[in-house]
Amino acid sequence: MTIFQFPNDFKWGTATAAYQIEGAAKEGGRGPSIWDTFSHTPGRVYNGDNGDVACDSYHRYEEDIELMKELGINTYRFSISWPRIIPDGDGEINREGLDYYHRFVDKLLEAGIEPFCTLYHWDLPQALQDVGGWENRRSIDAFVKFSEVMYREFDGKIKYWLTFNEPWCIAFLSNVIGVHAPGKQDLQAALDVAHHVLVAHGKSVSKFRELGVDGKIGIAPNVAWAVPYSKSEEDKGAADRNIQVYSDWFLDPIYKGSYPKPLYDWFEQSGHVPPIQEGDMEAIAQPIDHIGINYYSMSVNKFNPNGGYLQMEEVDMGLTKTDIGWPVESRGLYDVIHYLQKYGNIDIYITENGACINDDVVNGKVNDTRRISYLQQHIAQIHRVIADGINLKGYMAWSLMDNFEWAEGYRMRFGLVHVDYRSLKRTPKESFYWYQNVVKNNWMETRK
Ligand SMILES: CCOCCOc1ccc(-c2cn(C[C@@H]3NC[C@@H](O)[C@H]3O)nn2)cc1
Repeated sequence: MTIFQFPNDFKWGTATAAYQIEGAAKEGGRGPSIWDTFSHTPGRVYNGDNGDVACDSYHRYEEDIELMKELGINTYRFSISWPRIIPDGDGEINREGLDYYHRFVDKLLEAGIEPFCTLYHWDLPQALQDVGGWENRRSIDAFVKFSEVMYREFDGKIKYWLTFNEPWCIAFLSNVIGVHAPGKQDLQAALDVAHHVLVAHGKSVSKFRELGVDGKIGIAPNVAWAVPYSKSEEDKGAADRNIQVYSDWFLDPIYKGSYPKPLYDWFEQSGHVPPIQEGDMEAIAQPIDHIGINYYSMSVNKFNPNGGYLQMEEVDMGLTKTDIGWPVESRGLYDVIHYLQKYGNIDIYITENGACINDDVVNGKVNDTRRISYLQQHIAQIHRVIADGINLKGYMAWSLMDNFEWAEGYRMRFGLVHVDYRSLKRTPKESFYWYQNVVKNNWMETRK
């Protein structure tokens, strides 16, 4: 048996996001977001699923917090629905929206659970999209205004902040691959969005510092780890581009004040460059306190001239896959965290890691042993990283409960808690009780 002991101050948590769990899409003064529009557009989301009700956490958050208390976690990562706070994006403030999050955060604090708040988890107010969304620099000031409202309102209650979740998804998944809102396939649009999100991040961090908020702030890139299919320069280049587009494209401007040259040159050769204006790179490069890392899987990459904007294809190496089709390979988590040490021994939180395992309730139980196996492998890698002296400060499993998995709708389940979407009944899965034990002990044991 092997025991993996974690530091005394290690943060154990779970993560969710507003549009994926809240529901109450037209309640409490909330305005529409791009995901309301996208999910109600035929063909965009599996089965025509949408976030109108989701897990109904807007009304059931006290029940959710009881589940968190039972799980024993000390940290909970959630996101703010911008259109609940400023329904048209940069106009009037909706007091009812702020009051909802005060009730929620107060309940978390009462339960002894640290709020870990993501300001932007993809639900841009539709009114801003109507005038270009993140392609329009107006969204930069709109985001800074929204974040300032939140900083002033929750200073003293929320001490851990993230500006943006998964900027690669916001920019490239949503504007080149096109499977997330607003669903464009335009590389220049993606570079514009990525740049404006970065400027908005930097200006919001400056506002956070200017207000003297009692807390720490960062950003949460989802990171890819990839290895080349062969030793050829072409395959190596493909793997490098895949890694860089998720992490370096965003972290180089923040930590180094410039875009990564290899990938910048790659995009430039096709006539596309970020729309940099005077002062932008300085605005982006504000010092931050931590980064959140979202890791799910890694890939083996081959050069393919017809392989999209990176001319890259992922090769199926026959590994075990989760039910969403992602290979289970935990060594990528270890490798990518070491890769990120080039930015210094920065404070890192695993703000998302989990498995899509679609087991259902049978005789009142969900025997999701494959999720337990996935979590065990990845938490073991976290222990290795800490043993290497890296400042890995916490782990938040994605997700507390099954929820709206974007274009996949409700068919893909990532939760430690099963949700019956007809009755909204929550059922802790076997993985919930396994994770509960890890959290309680602050160590994990494996059979061998
Ligand atoms: C036809 C090509 O199709 C490409 C699809 O490409 C992707 C890539 C990545 C994802 C993805 C989804 N998640 C989980 C979420 N992270 C944030 C949280 O909200 C979770 O729900 N992470 N990455 C989806 C789709």
